[in-house]
Amino acid sequence: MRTNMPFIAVEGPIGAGKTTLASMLGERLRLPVVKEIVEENPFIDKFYQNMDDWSFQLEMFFLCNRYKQLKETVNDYILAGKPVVSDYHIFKNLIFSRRTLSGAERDKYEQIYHILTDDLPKPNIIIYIKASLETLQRRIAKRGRPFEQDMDPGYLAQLIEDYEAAMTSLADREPSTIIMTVDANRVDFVQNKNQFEEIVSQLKENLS
Ligand SMILES: Nc1ncnc2c1ncn2[C@@H]1O[C@H](COP(=O)(O)OP(=O)(O)O)[C@@H](O)[C@H]1O
Ligand SMILES: Nc1nc2c(ncn2[C@H]2C[C@H](O)[C@@H](COP(=O)(O)O)O2)c(=O)[nH]1
Repeated sequence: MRTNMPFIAVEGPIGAGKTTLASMLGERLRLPVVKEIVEENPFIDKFYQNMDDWSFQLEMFFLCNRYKQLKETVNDYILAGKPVVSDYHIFKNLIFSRRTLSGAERDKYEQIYHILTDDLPKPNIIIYIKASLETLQRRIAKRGRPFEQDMDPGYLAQLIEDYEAAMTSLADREPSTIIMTVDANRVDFVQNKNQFEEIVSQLKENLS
C-alpha cells in the first residue's frame, strides 16, 4: 500500500543516534514520535550472551512487536492523515536477521516477515544516520545499557556494512522513497544547532 502522508523513519546501526534525532525532530516539528521499546525485550540479554541459541526468539520478538506497532502507527496516524516520525523502519528486521539467522530458520523468518508486512504502508522518508565503528562504540558506552557493553566489534562493524548495502538496495528497489543521509562523523545534530537546523530544512523541503 502506498501513501503520500509523511511517514518518516530514522534509521542506522546500533547507537547511531536514531532515538535522539527522532525525538529532536518530533519536538522541533511538533510531530508525534513512535519509539521502539528495547529494555522490556526478554531475550536481548540472553541474545548478546549467546547469539546461536537466542537469535530466532529475539528476531521473532522484534518482528511481532514491530508489526503490532506498525499497524497502530498506520491506523492512528497515516490513515488518519497525520504525519509521524519513527525511530526505526520495519525493514531493519531483515538487516539483522540476515546476519543472525541461517538456513531453514532464516527462510521461515523471511516468509513470516513478508506475510505480516507486505501489505502495510512503510515510511516514505528515511533519515539514514551513518557512523564509524568508533563513533558507535563511544555512543553505546555513553548510553550504558548493560547487555550491550561487551558487544563484539566484528558484529557491529558487519552491521555498518549491512546497513550501507541495505540502503543502496532500498534506493534501487523503491526509487520513490526519499533517503536523507546524515554522516554522524561530520554532523553533530546534538551539539551543533546549525547542523540540526540543516537537517530540519532538508526534511521540510522533502515534506513540501
Ligand atoms: N550527536 C551526538 N553526539 C553525542 N552523543 C550522541 C549524539 N547522538 C546520540 N548521542 C548519544 O548516543 C547514545 C545513543 O543514541 P541513541 O539515540 O539511543 O541511538 P540509537 O537509537 O541509534 O541506538 C545516547 O546516549 C545519546 O545520548
Ligand atoms: N538481533 C537484533 N537486534 C536488534 C534488532 N533491533 C534492535 N536490535 C538491538 C540492537 C540494540 O542492542 C538494541 C536496540 O537497538 P537500537 O538500534 O535502537 O539501539 O536492540 C533486531 O531486529 N535484531
